[in-house]
Amino acid sequence: MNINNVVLRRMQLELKSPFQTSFGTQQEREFFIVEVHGDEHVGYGECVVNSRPLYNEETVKTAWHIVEDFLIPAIYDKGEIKHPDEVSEIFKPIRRNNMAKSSIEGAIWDLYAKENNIPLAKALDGTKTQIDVGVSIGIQESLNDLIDVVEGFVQEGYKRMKIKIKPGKDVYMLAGVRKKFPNIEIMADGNSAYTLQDIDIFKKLDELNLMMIEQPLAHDDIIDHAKLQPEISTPICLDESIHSLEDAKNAIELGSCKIINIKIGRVGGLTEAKKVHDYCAEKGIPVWCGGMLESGIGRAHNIAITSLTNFTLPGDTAGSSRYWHEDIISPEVVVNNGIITIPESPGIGYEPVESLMDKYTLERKEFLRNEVEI
Ligand SMILES: O=C(O)CCC(=O)C1=CC=C[C@@H](O)[C@@H]1C(=O)O
Ligand SMILES: [Mg+2]
Repeated sequence: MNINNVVLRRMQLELKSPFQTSFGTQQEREFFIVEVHGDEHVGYGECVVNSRPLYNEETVKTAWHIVEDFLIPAIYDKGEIKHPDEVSEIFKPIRRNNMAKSSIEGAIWDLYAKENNIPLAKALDGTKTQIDVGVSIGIQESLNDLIDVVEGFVQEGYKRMKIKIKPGKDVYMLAGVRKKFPNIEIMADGNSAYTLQDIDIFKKLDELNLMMIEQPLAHDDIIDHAKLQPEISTPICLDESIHSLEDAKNAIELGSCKIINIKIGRVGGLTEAKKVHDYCAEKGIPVWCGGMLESGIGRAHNIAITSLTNFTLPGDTAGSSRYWHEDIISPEVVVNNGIITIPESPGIGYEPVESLMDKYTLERKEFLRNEVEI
């Protein structure tokens, strides 16, 4: 692959409705897109980072800085890249900054798949043709509001409801939803808002037949999760704690979780995500693909990785219309009865629409190969 130019676009989309988690409420989604221009094709990646360092330590500004000042020069310095698996090796000397790394690595995977005229899912060795889809529901003001939102998504056919919780908005809300919908798949996401002192809350949640409880304890913890897991029969799923294959190995070894949420950006890219997937498959740990309120471009990468066999649980890859009045890709991501059909066209399989990309771009910068200092 010859990479001749890299273009960064800082963009902002407005969510249809505010998204509330234990760390705040979001109405706008600021992010950036990376385009890598080859000889004939353009590969697209999304930096799924947030404006504020609340989910992880990166922000749109820090990630842009890392991509501009370190990652693009490192790619140009390498010369020709034959396979996208090389990218994580090139980035290895640079510590963490996983969402920054993942944005450019994802674009290179897309370019690779396009140059080889195969879907990204196939380039990743994915074999599924359809994937099951769940939806992530932010914290609602009241139980009635939550029941209404869940009802809407049940009607749309989503395969599982992930409900965000925080202290004061947990057992009562989930018990109410369970009572109203005795037979649907429900899970909770604590986004690190609890400690082991909250064991009584977990014991009560344990009675609600939940698929799993996601990241109940600290964002950087695997020790306390390992203490909590034997106390409840509901599987714990780790999200924030897993940044690499190494983290996944340690958590599984310690018994900190029975399920892992793989977010491509959080683990630093598709190559590492595949490694985490493969290791979990070997150990009998099911995985699913988490979302970061992506635009269609990031969503397309999530859909592609979910085609791998051990993504056995529905992911957060909801349809474009769940988030946006208009997405930036064509066609938009459509969910039918809780199922997305993996696209068969080369690369990510959804075409970014130039006019919509321009409409939502706040800042655009080009980095031509022969103009970047390496
Ligand atoms: O993209 C989606 O639909 C998933 C949204 C979601 O649950 C999350 C998005 C961003 C940060 C977190 O709050 C979070 C999560 O923890 O999985
Ligand atoms: Mg989560």
